[in-house]
Amino acid sequence: MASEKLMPAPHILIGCTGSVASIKIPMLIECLQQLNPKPEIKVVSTQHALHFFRKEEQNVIIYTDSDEWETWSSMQDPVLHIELRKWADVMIIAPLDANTLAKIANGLCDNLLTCVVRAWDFHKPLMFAPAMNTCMYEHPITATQIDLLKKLGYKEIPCISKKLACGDTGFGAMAEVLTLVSAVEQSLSSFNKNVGNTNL
Ligand SMILES: CC(C)(CO)[C@@H](O)C(=O)NCCC(=O)N/C=C\S
Repeated sequence: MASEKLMPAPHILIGCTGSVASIKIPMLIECLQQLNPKPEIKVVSTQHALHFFRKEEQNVIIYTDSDEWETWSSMQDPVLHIELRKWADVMIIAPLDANTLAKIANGLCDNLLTCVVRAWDFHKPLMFAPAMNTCMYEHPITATQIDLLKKLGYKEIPCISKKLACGDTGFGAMAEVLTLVSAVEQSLSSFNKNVGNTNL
């Protein structure tokens, strides 16, 4: 449809953290790139998440903590986490590990990813997909912190029960990639509608 060609590319920011579920990042990027209109995708990775995929093999920009300091050296220089919160139309943190869940629930911002979240514009959707071992997931603090994030306005994409990285089977596995993609697609449908209206 002609109008679809005119639709601007939605900006999707993926946040990934130190859960083994970050092995799914390459697949998540690939599936999101199939959306129509084709989105622009950037990734913000914590240091620990980098253990689980090959940063140099991805065909999108993967920002890490060092990029924050490499892009700023004097006043007036762009501040990366502020640039990213302005650039994004939607953010999905997948996987959200137990450590970063706790940081966000307490307003900690000690790396690029948590600084973007700490500066987030709540007019834009922010979704999170927890992923951790069942023993961590069942700790009462997990539900407390997830509930707090939902009260703040972030959208949970709940864990599922399946075989975990350690061989156990149980809750704590990250939602399937296709579930993540449809959640992003849904959040963008209102975005596309809004943008479409201004084009009229
Ligand atoms: C890793 C993956 C994506 C494989 O399908 C799935 O098991 C998952 O999300 N696991 C949650 C994280 C985990 O396992 N934690 C570590 C110790 S058990």
